[in-house]
Amino acid sequence: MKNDLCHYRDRPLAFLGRYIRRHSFLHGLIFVAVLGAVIFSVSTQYGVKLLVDALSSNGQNHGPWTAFAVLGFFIAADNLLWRVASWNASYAFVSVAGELRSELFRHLTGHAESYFANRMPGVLTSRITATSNAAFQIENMFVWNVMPPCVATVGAIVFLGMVSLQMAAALLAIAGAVMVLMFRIAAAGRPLHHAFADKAAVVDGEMVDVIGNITLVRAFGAVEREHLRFDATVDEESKARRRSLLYLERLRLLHALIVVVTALGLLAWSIMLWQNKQATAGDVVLVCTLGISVLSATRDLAVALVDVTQHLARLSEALSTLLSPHEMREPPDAGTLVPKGARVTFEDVSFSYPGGKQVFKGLSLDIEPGQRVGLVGPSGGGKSTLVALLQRFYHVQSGRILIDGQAIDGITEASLRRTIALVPQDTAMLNRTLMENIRYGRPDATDEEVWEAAIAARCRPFIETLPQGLDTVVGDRGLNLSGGQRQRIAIARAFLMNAPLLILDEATSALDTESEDAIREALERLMAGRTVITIAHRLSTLRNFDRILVLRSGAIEEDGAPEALMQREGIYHGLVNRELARLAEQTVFS
Ligand SMILES: Nc1ncnc2c1ncn2[C@@H]1O[C@H](COP(=O)(O)OP(=O)(O)OP(=O)(O)O)[C@@H](O)[C@H]1O
Repeated sequence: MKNDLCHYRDRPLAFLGRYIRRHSFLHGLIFVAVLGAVIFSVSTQYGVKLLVDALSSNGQNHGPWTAFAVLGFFIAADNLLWRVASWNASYAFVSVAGELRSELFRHLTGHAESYFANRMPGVLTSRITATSNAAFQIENMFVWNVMPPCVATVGAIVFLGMVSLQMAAALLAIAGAVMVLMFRIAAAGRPLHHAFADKAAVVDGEMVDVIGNITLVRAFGAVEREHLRFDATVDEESKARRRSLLYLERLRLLHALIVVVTALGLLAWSIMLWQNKQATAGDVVLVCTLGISVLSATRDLAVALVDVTQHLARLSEALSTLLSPHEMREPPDAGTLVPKGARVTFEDVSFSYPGGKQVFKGLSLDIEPGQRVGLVGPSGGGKSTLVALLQRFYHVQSGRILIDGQAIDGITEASLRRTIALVPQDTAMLNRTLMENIRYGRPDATDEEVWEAAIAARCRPFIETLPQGLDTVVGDRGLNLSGGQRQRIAIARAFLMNAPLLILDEATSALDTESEDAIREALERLMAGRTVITIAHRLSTLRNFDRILVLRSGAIEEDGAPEALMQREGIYHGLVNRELARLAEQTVFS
């Protein structure tokens, strides 16, 4: 199920068919009901002809009442069958749109970090919504707007054939020619509809980007600038939408002219037949009503086909972005990682970012179980990359990364994630309750276990001051909490996970002393008995560590215990002295 959606990347109709097949019975029922409804609807007009003929033969016999009964049956069947179709459509079409949306979301979340880094979240989410809406519209348009005129045209031509074969043949030829013409013109407008779909997605993306970064926007006094930029984006979208709509209007105008000329021609023809006694009054009524309904049907059909084309364009455009293959594929025979203390080994690892420069060349490293390792070094040295590779966010080009002797490339995603607990630099939180956020580390944890983890992470003091305690909703990205509180929640989450390997990306922002102390104490407890890799921004936190790795330009320049590195007077020594000097300066000024 995971990756097979990619096959549909360039096949929007097949993609839709995948979901329609899952509800084939309901779709079949809708199809039959619409078919029947349209046939009865066309027959209604034939019933009117019967009634007119019966009435114009002076009503001597039961003719009018027979025609009434027939007409009544047609009207009832027509109306009831439509309801059968639309009732079932409320189940079938809604299910298709919902399932499709869920599976696209599932596929989207399977992409690697790099995929998201290069795309705006708003654009992606609006594409999923657009795809689901397009699928819903295509189904609706096909059943309510494409199929009925097609069936009605065939039915009308059959009935017209009863009045005059030449007239039926002429109508068939005209209706066919109009359809082909309309469709060709409609299809030629596809790039315009594509362009509109693109621009609409950009508008959504811009909005999400600005709202998501509103603090930044305000801080730099850029609100007005963003308004102007947004106006320009909306203007682009409006122009694209107008071009798309006007194209459709030109098509409709052309069609209207054809309908007027043809309907009047047919009517005049049938009146001439009536004058020559070759047609009854009922026949003239039939030609008039059927002729106009067939020609209007071709307009509805042409417009519906244009709409379907437009929706298909939107669908295919969205699928081509959303259904790109996952960058990180789990091997089919992936084994389960069974951690035994969490020894981490890098064996001759070389890595470049996709399309980027090389970060590591032949990096080798062995971290013993239970060892606490601090990664330090200048910005861009490769600390975050090393940690990202260990979490398998990217594939290495050569060499291997192993946890407890098992290469991470050959293990399941789930077992890898269970082995590694992460306390990130920017504590990410979902806009849910504290309880749910902490439980994210282990969904099956009981409320008591969540509380224990919260207490261990020194969260109790502030949770007790919150009106709803652990049931407090944290706000968008946890913004209702302070930075220090968010970090402690992240520590609680890691506690609950109880993974043998811990990755800490130390926060750069300074916290007040009380928060700092609470976090340091919580981390001390969390680190006990685990292998720890920390990206350290403040070297003071590394005093109790077993080992420091100094990374510069992707190479390990220094490797040893903190005291040993201090004595060597190398890079680490320099960094510590610089930090001490900075701290001393701060003390003087404060
Ligand atoms: N997603 C990416 N795509 C391409 N290149 C990247 C990407 N992320 C990092 N790099 C590059 O890889 C190199 C190593 O970056 P990395 O983020 O690992 O360094 P770092 O030591 O963690 O730096 P910092 O302390 O500033 O976080 C840098 O030259 C950086 O520009």
